[in-house]
Amino acid sequence: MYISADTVIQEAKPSNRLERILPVLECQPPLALAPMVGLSHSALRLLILELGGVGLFFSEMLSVMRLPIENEIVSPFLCRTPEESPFFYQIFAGPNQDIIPAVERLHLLNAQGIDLNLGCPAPVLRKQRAGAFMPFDSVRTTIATLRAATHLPISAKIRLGKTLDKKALLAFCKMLEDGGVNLLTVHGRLQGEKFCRKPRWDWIGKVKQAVTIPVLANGGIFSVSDAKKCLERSGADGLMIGRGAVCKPWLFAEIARDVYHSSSVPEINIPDIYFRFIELLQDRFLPERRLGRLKQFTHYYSSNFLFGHHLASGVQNCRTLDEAAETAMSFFNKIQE
Ligand SMILES: Cc1cc2nc3c(=O)[nH]c(=O)nc-3n(C[C@H](O)[C@H](O)[C@H](O)COP(=O)(O)O)c2cc1C
Repeated sequence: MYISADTVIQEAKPSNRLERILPVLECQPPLALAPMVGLSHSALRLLILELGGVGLFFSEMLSVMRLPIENEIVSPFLCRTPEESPFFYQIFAGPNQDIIPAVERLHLLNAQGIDLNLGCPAPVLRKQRAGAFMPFDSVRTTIATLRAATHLPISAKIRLGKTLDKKALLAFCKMLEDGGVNLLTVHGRLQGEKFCRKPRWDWIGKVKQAVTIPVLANGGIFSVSDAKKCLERSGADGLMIGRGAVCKPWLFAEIARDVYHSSSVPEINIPDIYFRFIELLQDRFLPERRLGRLKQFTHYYSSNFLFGHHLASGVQNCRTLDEAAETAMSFFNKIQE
């Protein structure tokens, strides 16, 4: 999948055109790690990179108000190594929030793209009228401001809308495309739908047919078979995977091998991968930032075991990272007995 910067050339302000080197991202294989608060951080990205198969990263959502003042050396939201590329930072903004300082910061952070969160229905976004709650006209204005402020590819991540309404959904997507968005990710659920509901991959297909920019399909991909079905039903250009990649950080490698014939899968040892993740947390984060992230990861990773809830609750009750590692070790020893 190529995320072309052609549209950027047409849309950028004339004064900026010549000064900017326009990047053309080659995202191969077209498999992206989803933005997930508390999960899509440097340690998980490095773990996934070691296992292979991933083509594109998205940060967890970042407030445009906080971004300019975050310290990228210690901030768990911003810290990132050069290998974690290509990399889109995801931002969210309310209608009256100034996005320019955040965009300038992302240029300094060597972003390869900027993603606007237009799909998240979390209460914290409702208050700010951001994410899924951003009014149509504010979305249009924000995209225009973003387009004028950056030479980088812009992507948008959406859900299917408040209700199933094909006309409204396609009008929204066309507005994004016409406004200069270069890549669209569609999470195949309605705004109010919980994750337990099956995603509507066929509805992602309706969007794919209506726009000319690349579309990533998102939602409910936990296996190679899910990936194949989703691609078949949506006709999408690629996939964005969230929880499935936390449960199985090697899932990208499996999909890359079986669908895109572009990668091999290393030997998978589930306990070793868990301890490698702990090492990466230690490498990447300040001590006080590690345990919470391990607990969140374990919540999903424990699904690899029949009695994984013992691992999840055991780690949940730990007060230190060492205690959590010991708890995990005794769980792994027990299941091997
Ligand atoms: C813990 C968690 C945090 C999330 N945070 C974000 C976020 O910051 N931005 C966003 O656009 N979506 C966020 N999402 C939604 C995911 O990006 C994705 O759309 C959703 O999980 C469905 O994909 P999946 O079935 O592959 O997990 C989050 C999901 C989870 C489970």
